[in-house]
Amino acid sequence: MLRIAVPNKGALSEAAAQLLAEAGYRQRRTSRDLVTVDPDNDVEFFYLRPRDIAIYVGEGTLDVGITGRDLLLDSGASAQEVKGLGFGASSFHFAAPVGDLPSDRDVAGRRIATSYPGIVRSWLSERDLDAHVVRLDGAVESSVRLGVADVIADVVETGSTLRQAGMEVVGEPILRSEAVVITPRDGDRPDGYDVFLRRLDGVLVARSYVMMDYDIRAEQVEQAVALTPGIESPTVSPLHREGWVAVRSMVPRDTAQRVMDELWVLGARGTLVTEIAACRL
Ligand SMILES: Nc1ncnc2c1ncn2[C@@H]1O[C@H](COP(=O)(O)OP(=O)(O)OP(=O)(O)O)[C@@H](O)[C@H]1O
Ligand SMILES: O=P(O)(O)OC[C@H]1O[C@H](OP(=O)(O)OP(=O)(O)O)[C@H](O)[C@@H]1O
Ligand SMILES: [Mg+2]
Repeated sequence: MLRIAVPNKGALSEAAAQLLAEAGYRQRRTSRDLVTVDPDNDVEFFYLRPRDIAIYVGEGTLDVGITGRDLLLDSGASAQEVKGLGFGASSFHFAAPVGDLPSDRDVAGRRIATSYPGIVRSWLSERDLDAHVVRLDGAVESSVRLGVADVIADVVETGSTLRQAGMEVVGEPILRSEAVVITPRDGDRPDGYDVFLRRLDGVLVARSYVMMDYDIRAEQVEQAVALTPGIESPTVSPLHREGWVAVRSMVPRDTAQRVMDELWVLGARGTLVTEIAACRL
């Protein structure tokens, strides 16, 4: 049975459960359930703190996990990222009270508060810099005002927490993160692993593409399919109306409106866009 670690709370848990449900897996009934067995798919889900997931997977106790890239790197666990999942996006930054710190290298010699000491220490040692790292569990933005640190290194999503604290990011992002699938660094692929990844891929593709259908004069079809090349190749079928064809193709969701505008100019009519519920490519 494939053993999979899933975030039990926090920023990643809801989206992870949603992804797994869309991939056809049974999910826990209440947020207090620790384990869910899905016998139909021969999979067992363990609901764990996202910060701990890389540890379990790195030890090989669990076969696969969903966690944040930043949490994986911070843990130093012997686990590897195999796939980005496109949710839980954030960046990790140094920040200081507005106007306090000209550049990120000026963190040298200061007290840096963070919940991610592993990432901060690696950043410092890669640059041969030294600083005092103060590990805090959360609400890191308050640490400077309260006098335990001069600078922070923290997750920034919208930036509103920093603004509220009168702080600004300093330098380039230390790291860009999102939710990722992780596996042990060494070891064989367990039974069911390939199917699991294929199912997740199916959901991610279904989310990022739409299905587009339109009718166009046969003379224009080459120009039209250049706009909608699909993933393999578009389907072109004859229409009852003489000289016209119907085209069906997958189109990246975020380009769909622009593609429809361009197809209209080419003379396409009856363009319909529909959701893809699931797919295997
Ligand atoms: N606004 C956000 N705040 C915190 N983490 C976020 C945010 N957006 C995305 N993430 C990502 O979520 C993961 C952290 O999840 P985690 O559950 O540990 O934090 P949390 O949501 O702050 O929960 P808690 O503070 O209750 O521990 C990291 O990978 C982080 O990059
Ligand atoms: O850029 P923003 O959209 O404001 O989001 C980033 C903030 O959200 C998280 O805190 P969280 O709410 O998890 O509280 P915590 O610090 O207690 O973990 C994170 O640690 C930042 O403080
Ligand atoms: Mg938090």
